[in-house]
Amino acid sequence: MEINPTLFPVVAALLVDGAGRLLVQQRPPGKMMAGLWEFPGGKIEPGETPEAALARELGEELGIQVAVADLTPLTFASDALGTRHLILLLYRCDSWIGEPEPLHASTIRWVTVDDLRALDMPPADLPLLGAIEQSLRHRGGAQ
Ligand SMILES: Nc1nc2c([nH]c(=O)n2[C@H]2C[C@H](O)[C@@H](COP(=O)(O)OP(=O)(O)OP(=O)(O)O)O2)c(=O)[nH]1
Repeated sequence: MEINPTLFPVVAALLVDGAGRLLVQQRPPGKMMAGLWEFPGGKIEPGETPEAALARELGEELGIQVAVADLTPLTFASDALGTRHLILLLYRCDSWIGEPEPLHASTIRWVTVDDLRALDMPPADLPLLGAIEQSLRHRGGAQ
């Protein structure tokens, strides 16, 4: 099967803490979409499964250890991004080892869904908010 070269698959995590808050990180200066708030994650390397890529990115970006089995598919976004087309796969994760630190981001924040709506996020993330809200209602989380 031929792969569509314009597709840009990215994985990201909705980390939910014991109080039901969500982790967001701010993209650093000099990067595309600098200053916007996003979910931690990144590109899938050749040969990686999406889940392995996300566990790796969470280690690199936040210094936490996540088991692939603790990543549950939540929803996805599909949006034009420059000349490519972003497919953003969002996983929920309620369990990890370590204290998240902003190793790549300018800063990280724990927020509620309402806080999230007030933050500037990449355009692809905005349609994710409804499914995030629903997931928190069903499985626990701050509203
Ligand atoms: N991690 C993450 N990326 C997102 C979100 N929303 C969104 O549009 N993106 C985009 C921004 C980037 O183009 C891409 C993520 O890839 P990345 O963070 O590894 O890429 P990058 O260009 O920022 O960094 P680099 O690895 O090239 O240095 O997906 C989100 O919520 N989380």
